[in-house]
Formats: sequence, structure tokens, C-alpha cells
Amino acid sequence: MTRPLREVPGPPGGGPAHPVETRGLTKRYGELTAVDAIDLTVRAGEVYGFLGPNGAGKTSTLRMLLGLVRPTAGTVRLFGRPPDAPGRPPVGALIEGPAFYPYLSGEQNLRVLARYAGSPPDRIRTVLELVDLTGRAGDRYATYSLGMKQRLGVAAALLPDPRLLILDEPTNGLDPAGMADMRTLIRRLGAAGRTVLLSSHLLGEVQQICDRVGVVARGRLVAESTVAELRGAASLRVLADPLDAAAERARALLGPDRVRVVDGGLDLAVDPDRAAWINAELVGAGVAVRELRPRERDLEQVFFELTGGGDSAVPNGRVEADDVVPTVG
Ligand SMILES: Nc1ncnc2c1ncn2[C@@H]1O[C@H](COP(=O)(O)OP(=O)(O)OP(=O)(O)O)[C@@H](O)[C@H]1O
Repeated sequence: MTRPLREVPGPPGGGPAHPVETRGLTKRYGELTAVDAIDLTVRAGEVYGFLGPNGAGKTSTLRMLLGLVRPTAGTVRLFGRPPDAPGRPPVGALIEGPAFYPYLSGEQNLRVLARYAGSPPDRIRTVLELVDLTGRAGDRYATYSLGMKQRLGVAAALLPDPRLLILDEPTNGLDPAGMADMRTLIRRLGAAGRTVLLSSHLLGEVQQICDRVGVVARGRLVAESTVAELRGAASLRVLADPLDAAAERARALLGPDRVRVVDGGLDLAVDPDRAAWINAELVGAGVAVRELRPRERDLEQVFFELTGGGDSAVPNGRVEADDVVPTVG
């Protein structure tokens, strides 16, 4: 069944349209629903992380945003217009490793692309500086490290001076130093007022770079929020004596569902801003409070819960899907 197309409304208050808005965006490949009715909103000036395990539908979504793949259903708007609309603000993308000539230098490669795209020649110096490749611009592409190749790809995406930059797994395959360079670069590009949308399957990476995150699992957007919201801080850890009396008083105050006895202390499902009140109440009940601190949820656990537990998260934050469940819409 095909969803009816819905118009994407502008932001509340009628301001300028968001850089990216999709509504009901869907892509099916035969029986497989790779992207399942995704409503994505990327706001101006933010670095947005599109996070999900391999095969979750990230690349398919980004390709639809860029008009490289036709959606099965739903709408895409970039700055309020369809992806192929003439006259919309420029968008830069690094979605599959760009094809560079190995025997040309980085600068020569950019020159070829700039000529093809109609970018002014003086833009080449600027983008080389932006990605920190000025010193190696004259060296042949074939001699570049993977990280430098990837940064040259970003430089190419920056040629049209885009207001929106879309990067598909920009740190994929890079060594730790290359990843760190890429993170620094993305943060710098984001800080310059550009909107950046990047996809990743690395939790730790998105956490370090992004203002907001959309979590995608099996083609569905299962959460969209800031990293802090996603993780939540709605829990207080309390160490107190005697523990039984503390638990009893806490249950009376908060209700039994909000109190768990874990590892010789209490986990209270309560806003950490209420710590002083909890402390006063426990002390008033004759309990000695040794420690009282906010406890953040472990982001990996959150991710595991959101993605339905069918995906495995390993300690470095790498998340792999063991399968993609085909759904028929
Ligand atoms: N052209 C295609 N034809 C058939 N199936 C496809 C096609 N492109 C993608 N798929 C399938 O759609 C699902 C989503 O793929 P997609 O590449 O969008 O996911 P992803 O989240 O970007 O993962 P990865 O990081 O592994 O590329 C996968 O099961 C993939 O095999």
C-alpha cells in the first residue's frame, strides 16, 4: 500500500524553510522496505547525525534527499523545495567515495571538478584550506592517506559553497587519527553556520560531533533528539544507611515503580534537580545519606533498546545489524 503524499509544512512561525524535511519518505526494493515512512527534520546551522546500524537505510535515505534515487512514497524538501528544483541554495554531498584521478594532484582534481560544476577557480584554494590540505595540494592523489582522500572528497563537496553538506559515513574506514581529523573538520564546518547532515553507525562519533541525532533502525526513524535527551538524566543514584529505610521512604515519596535497589544503593527515577528535596526527606526519616548524584543512562543501552535489541552493540560503540527484517507497507 502506498502512503498518500503529504506536503511538508514550513517551520512554525513561517520562518525560512528547514534545510531538510522529509515526510513519509519510503523506499522499497522489491519486497524489502529499506526506508519506512521517515519524517526527518534538519534545522539550519545544526550538525545532525543520522545514526543506525549497517543496512538500516541511511544511504538510501541520503540518496533520496539528493534526488539520486526516486522515493517509493513520501516527500523530500531541501530549503522548502524538491531536490531537483532549480534555484534552491547549493547542497554539497559526499555519498560514495568520489572518483578522483590517481595521477593528478589533489588541486588538479578539484580544478577538473570545479570546471565541470562551474565553481570559480579561486574557490579551490579556499576549500583546500578548509579541509587542511593546502600543504599537500600539489601531491598526486595516489600518494594520499585514506583520511586525506576523504578530506579531499569533503573539499569537492564544498566547491559550490553549500549551505547544506550531506556526508555519508565520513569516517568509515579511517584510522583513529584520520577519524579525529574528520571530526574536527566537521565541527569546524558546522561552527561556520553551515548545516551538516552526516550518517554513521558509530555511536561515539555522533555523540562527539552532533547537535541532534536521528536514530534509524530497519528503515524506521525510532528517535530524534539531542544526544543529552536521548541519553536522558532522569535518574538519581543514592547511597544511604540503612538502605531498607531509605528505600521505604523513597517509595512513599515517589511511588514504588520509581525506586529500584541496585548494587547496594537506590536508583530513583526522578529529575536530578530534585536531589536536595530527596536528601532532606531521607535525612528527615532518620536515614544517613552518603552519596546522591545524577546518573545518566548509558547511550549504548539506549541505542540497543531503540533499535529493538536485534542489533548488537560492541564496546567501542560500533553497531552492526545482524539482519534487516523486510516489512511490507
Ligand atoms: N539498489 C538496491 N537494491 C536492492 N536492495 C538495496 C539497494 N540498495 C540498498 N538495498 C538494501 O536496502 C537496505 C538498506 O540499505 P542502505 O545502504 O540504505 O543502508 P545503510 O544504513 O546505509 O547501511 P550501510 O551503511 O551498510 O550502507 C539494505 O538491506 C540493502 O541491502
